[in-house]
Amino acid sequence: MSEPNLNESTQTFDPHASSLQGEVQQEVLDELFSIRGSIDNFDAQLVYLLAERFKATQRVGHLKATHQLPPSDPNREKAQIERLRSLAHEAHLDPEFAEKFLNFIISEVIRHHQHISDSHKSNGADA
Ligand SMILES: C=C(O[C@@H]1C=C(C(=O)O)C=C[C@H]1O)C(=O)O
Repeated sequence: MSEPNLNESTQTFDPHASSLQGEVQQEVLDELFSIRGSIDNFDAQLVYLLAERFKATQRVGHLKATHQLPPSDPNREKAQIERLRSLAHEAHLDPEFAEKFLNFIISEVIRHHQHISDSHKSNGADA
C-alpha cells in the first residue's frame, strides 16, 4: 500500500478545528483532541485502504471488459455480504451497517465496471 504523504490538504488540515472552542473546559478539549487524533489516523487508513481496493477492482473491471463479462456478480456479492456480516458480528460492529457500507462500495465499483465496459466497446475492442 502506498504511504500517506504530506500534500497541501494534509498540511493545511487543522486537527484542532472545532465548534466547541471556548464552550468547554480546556481539560475536556484536550481529551477530545487526543481521541480525535486517533480518529484522524483511522480516517487516513480508510482512505488509503479504499484506494487500494479500488485499484484491485479496476483490474477486475478491465478483465471483465476484455472478456465481455457482466459488471456485477450477484453470487459473489451474496457470499461477501454473508462473510462481512459475520466478521462484523465478531468485531462488535453492527452487521446492518457493514452490509450497507459494502453495498455502497460495490455499487460504485459496478458503476466503474460499466464505464470501463462502455469505453471498451466504444473503442471498438470487441469489433
Ligand atoms: C470486483 C468485482 O465486481 C463487482 C464488485 C464487487 C466488489 O466490489 O467486491 C464484487 C462483485 C461484483 O459485483 C468482482 O466481480 O470481483
